[in-house]
Amino acid sequence: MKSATKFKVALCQLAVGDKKAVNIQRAKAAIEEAARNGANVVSLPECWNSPYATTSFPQYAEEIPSTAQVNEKDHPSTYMVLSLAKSLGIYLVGGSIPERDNGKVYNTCVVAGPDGTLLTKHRKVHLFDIDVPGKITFKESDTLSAGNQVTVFDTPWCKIGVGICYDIRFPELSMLMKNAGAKFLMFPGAFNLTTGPAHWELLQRARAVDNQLYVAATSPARGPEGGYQAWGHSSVVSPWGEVVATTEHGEAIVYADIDIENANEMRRNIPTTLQARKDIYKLELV
Ligand SMILES: NC(=O)CC(=O)C(=O)O
Repeated sequence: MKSATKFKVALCQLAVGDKKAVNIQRAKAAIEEAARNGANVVSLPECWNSPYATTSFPQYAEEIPSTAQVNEKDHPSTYMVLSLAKSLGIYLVGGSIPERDNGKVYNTCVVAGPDGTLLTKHRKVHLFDIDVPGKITFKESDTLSAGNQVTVFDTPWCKIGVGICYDIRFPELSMLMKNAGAKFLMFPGAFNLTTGPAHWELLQRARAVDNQLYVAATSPARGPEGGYQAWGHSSVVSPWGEVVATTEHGEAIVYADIDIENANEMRRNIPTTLQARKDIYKLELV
């Protein structure tokens, strides 16, 4: 562990196939490599145990019970995330997996602490329902239900907020995470070949600058022909809006040294939070 404001983050850009057990083993190997290379906080991509397809979500879904109830047979993905976080002593932002609960399926990120407890989970709040004619049509709501919570968790260095993919397009959610104290936002995500080149980096830089914090987004690697084609380009953006680490579309682990003092300095130097005109507008949680 580094100083009070400094730590290393690793984003695992994983190839994802149709065999869940293989996906779990591949994720495990990448997390182990990231920890060996000194990462304190490791992230997996959106939908790392299942193909990103509405028909696959119900098929690959697992329940995500509380820490004490998690077992390898019924909850293999969450079991791997919790047990590895513990054996490696890291914070693990477990990308997302399809979660089954009470007859519904959610797109859910499990966050594990270094003691192996499930610190929190984030259910994708904004479902990816879009239609760009001739380019991409996707309707998560065909098989998924939306979450309804803002998710922020504590680490020794700062509070970290979690959103999933399409959540990054809604500035209010990031602002609420910032208002809850976050200085780092992590978005497992899987943009595509239409929206990726246009918006992936732009949205990360926008959320970083307008909230004066670090942003990281972790994508799957580009998949085989025929399935959903992820944009890749997992990256970390500083509070100043600079891309401090990134990659192309193949399998990779992206590392960045984070210093939360950079967010503090940005907030002191350009004090937009203090200057916000709360007398004419305000953001509130309903
Ligand atoms: N896959 C998503 O949730 C979002 C996405 O690809 C986009 O917003 O573009």
